[in-house]
Formats: sequence, C-alpha cells, structure tokens
Amino acid sequence: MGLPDPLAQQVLHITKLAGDKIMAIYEKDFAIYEKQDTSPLTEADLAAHHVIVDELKSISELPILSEESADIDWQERQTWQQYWLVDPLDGTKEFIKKNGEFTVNIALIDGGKPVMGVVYAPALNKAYVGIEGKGAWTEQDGELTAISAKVHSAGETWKIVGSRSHQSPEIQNLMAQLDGGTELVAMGSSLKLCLVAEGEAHLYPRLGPTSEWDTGAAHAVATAAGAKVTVLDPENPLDPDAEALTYNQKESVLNPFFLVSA
Ligand SMILES: Nc1ncnc2c1ncn2[C@@H]1O[C@H](COP(=O)(O)O)[C@@H](OP(=O)(O)O)[C@H]1O
Ligand SMILES: [Mg+2]
Repeated sequence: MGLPDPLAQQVLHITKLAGDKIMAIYEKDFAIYEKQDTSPLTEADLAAHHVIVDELKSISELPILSEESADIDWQERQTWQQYWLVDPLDGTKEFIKKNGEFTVNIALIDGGKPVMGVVYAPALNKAYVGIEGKGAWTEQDGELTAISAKVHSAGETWKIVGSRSHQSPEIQNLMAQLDGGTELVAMGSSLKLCLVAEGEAHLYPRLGPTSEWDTGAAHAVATAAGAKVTVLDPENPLDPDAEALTYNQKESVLNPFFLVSA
C-alpha cells in the first residue's frame, strides 16, 4: 500500500531522483575535484536542485523557493498562499565528512504552515513523509512504517538531539531545567527533527541559525507525527505557550531559534 496522498507519493519519488543525482557524486573519490574549479558539494547541490525544480514544475504550478534559487523578492513572495520549499542538499558538512547524514528536503507550505513534507537521506536509504491530518511514515525499500513522536514519561532519561557541528551553553542551561537524566543524541541535517518525529528523541532545541528551507520538510514530518515545532526563547526555553514556527511571514528567510518537542 502506498501513501494516502498521491501528491506526497510524487514528491517522495522526486526526492529519490534527487538522491540518485547526489549519490552519483557522493560515491566518487572527492580528490578528483581538487584540480577543478567546482566542488563535489556544489555539483551535488545543483544537480539535486535542477531535478527537483524540473519535476515539481511538471506536476504543479505552485511557486518554488529553493536554497539554490532563493533570490525571489519579498513583494512577490508575499502573494504566495501555497508554495514548495526546497533544500536540495541539507547537511553539507555531513556530505563532505561522508557520514551519510545529509538529506533532500521538499515541503508544501500553505498559509505559512508546512502541510506536507518529505525528507530523504539517500546514503541511509531512508525517507520520512509527513502529511497534515493523515500521519507520518518512514519509507525504506518501498516499505512504509507509521511513526509518531513519543512523549517523555516520568523517570525516563530525556533524549535531546544536538547538532554534530555546534553546541552551546544555552543548551546546557535547558538540559539543567529538565527533571531526570539527559542524554545527547548527535545527528546532522534535518534528520534532527525527524528523530523527534519517529520517537527516538524527546526534544530538539535549535539555538543557532537555520533558514526556512532547512526545516520546512522535517517540520511537516514532525507535526504530522504529533510533535510541536515552536519558537524558542532562550530565557524561557520550555515555555508551554510558545508560538508555532511559521514560514514566509517576513522578508528574511532566517528562522528564529526553535524547539521541536514530542
Ligand atoms: N549563519 C547561518 N545562517 C543560516 N543558516 C545557517 C547558518 N549556519 C548554519 N546554518 C544552517 O544550519 C545547517 C547545518 O546545521 P547542522 O550543523 O545542525 O546540521 C546548514 O544547512 P546546510 O548543511 O544545508 O548548509 C545551514 O543551513
Ligand atoms: Mg540546509
């Protein structure tokens, strides 16, 4: 049985096409690039971007905002009710380090909210899909498995997702406010939000810069799996009334700090 939404099925297919382009470059010996002007990262990023844009245009007339073509006027973006938000290759450090934790990200945003998203990690052969009101799944070798965020229960060790690339005193501070032990789970790219979506972690506090395309798709997966993605105030990191993270509501595409919580 496939996904309960033909559009999501098509988007999943598109992320796979982009993943194939990325893997063809990832599997090369990066040393061959030393004598060229280009880098494997740029080549993989652009190859994925082009296939995603071509394929999305063939199935939909909605505008596309991709990290690789993000110079679209705020004047124009303000007119968008729905659009595709794309990060063709998230986790560039992970790609270069060859640890496999990089992703292809496509989100459908409607009225500032991610309503459908696919995150595909080609090197891990694993995809995450979230569809508002219908649920969230992982997909591996054609097999779909429903996922859901798992709320922390009393006495359990808090599993907190952290960046492989940066740590901060604010995160230490947040961890000090939690009752019970804490364990840090390291992960690269948008897979960090997916860990909360699939119940492998309770919290992902992001106290560092990200852009909207870094989070849109995984945000859709997380919320469809029952998690929350809210704006994080470092002074009050566990505020139960924190507002949802939104998209395309301001000129800058930078996200505020945010918290993903099961
Ligand atoms: N100064 C900055 N401004 C905007 N985004 C930034 C940033 N520094 C890091 N990021 C974002 O954080 C992501 C890496 O996060 P992490 O280290 O947690 O995996 C990067 O994704 P890319 O790898 O796609 O560039 C990048 O988009
Ligand atoms: Mg990115």
